[in-house]
Amino acid sequence: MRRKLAAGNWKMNGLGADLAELDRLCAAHPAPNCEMLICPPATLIHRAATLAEGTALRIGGQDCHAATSGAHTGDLSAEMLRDAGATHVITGHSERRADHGETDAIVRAKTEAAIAAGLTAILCLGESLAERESGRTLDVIRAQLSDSLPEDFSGETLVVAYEPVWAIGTGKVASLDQIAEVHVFLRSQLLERLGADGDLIRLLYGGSVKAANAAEIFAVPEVDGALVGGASLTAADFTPIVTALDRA
Ligand SMILES: O=C(CO)COP(=O)(O)O
Repeated sequence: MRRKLAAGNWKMNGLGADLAELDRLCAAHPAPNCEMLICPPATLIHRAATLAEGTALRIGGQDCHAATSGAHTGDLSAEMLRDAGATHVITGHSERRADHGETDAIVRAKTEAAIAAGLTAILCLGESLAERESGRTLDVIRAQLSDSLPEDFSGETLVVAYEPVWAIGTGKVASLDQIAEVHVFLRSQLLERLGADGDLIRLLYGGSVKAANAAEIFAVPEVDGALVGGASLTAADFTPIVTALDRA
């Protein structure tokens, strides 16, 4: 049975004062059925993890370097994130692919490093608008998945997040049919690769998820939760999403 996951990606948002949102989130969900995760900026990971101790909230990073240590100014290793209190890390987010030229090979190396450090990797993939409009969505997803999946992974160490680039931060949500098509396809690819264990990998949808559309998205086949950007920044916005997932 896959445990549902409500994950928030704060991106480059959040100062110390915003940790109060996490207190509110923990108070609103003392014992959720789903797993609840916030990935704040790296500067807040340690404080967020300390605050979340003894609660149902888990804290994750938004990126990690593929190497364990070394001359990589400004970068953070997966082990450092874990040392700061993170349990998860996002890899291959489309903003990192676009802003930092991350290729599938780089994403794969980062995902492997995350798992080796004992973190659960949330591997992101998704097509651009041009790719969708030219009918190449499933080809793009197939290639991203096969080229960025690590060598060794399980339902404990890997989550896959489908985030169509054109639906991120745009207010444009993929239709329920579009979400279903890609999630069912991802599941079939994972079953092909892992056999029955492919059923243990959780699949998240990300892209303009909010309180108003969460319940219908969570009812889509093979959707095990969401990776939420803007609507994860405040407890007021994220709480109804966690509640919707708990009820799904
Ligand atoms: O990129 C996302 C989560 O990683 C989605 O962002 P929004 O929910 O703001 O569209």
